[in-house]
Amino acid sequence: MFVVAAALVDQKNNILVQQRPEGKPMAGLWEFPGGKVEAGETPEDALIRELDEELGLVVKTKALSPVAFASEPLGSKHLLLLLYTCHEWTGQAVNLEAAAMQWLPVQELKHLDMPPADQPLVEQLLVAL
Ligand SMILES: Nc1nc2c([nH]c(=O)n2[C@@H]2O[C@H](COP(=O)(O)OP(=O)(O)OP(=O)(O)O)[C@@H](O)[C@H]2O)c(=O)[nH]1
Repeated sequence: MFVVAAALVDQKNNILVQQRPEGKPMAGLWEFPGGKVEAGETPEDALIRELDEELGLVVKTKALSPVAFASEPLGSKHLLLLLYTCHEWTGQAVNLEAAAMQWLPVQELKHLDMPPADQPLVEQLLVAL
């Protein structure tokens, strides 16, 4: 399973995280916006689509920088999660799909309840930002 996600970094160096809604696997955990890459999409196209669907943001391909990946078993599947950073977008993030959304300094992400794949990604983000 190929999943792409973005660490959106604002001008105060805060990162956007979203809370998974009730009724979904891992409900209540905090994660980076993103989702599955669909057939025929490049990873960047998929991430641009997800950021529009989930937050109403318009992002250009050149604003996405690969920063880290995670490779983890997930139930009966295997998750390959590609994380990008993004400092530039058009529009203001509105929470359209998640249970909640917040902007946090990267150091605070370490204290959040996140899916297992995200914990090493946060460590890599700390080094990269
Ligand atoms: N967007 C996102 N997904 C993540 C992260 N970490 C992580 O393990 N995932 C997993 O990657 C998958 C993302 O796919 P998705 O967002 O399209 O899937 P979903 O379960 O929310 O909904 P769906 O299957 O009904 O579309 C989920 O299984 C999710 O739990 C993360 O930081 N961001």
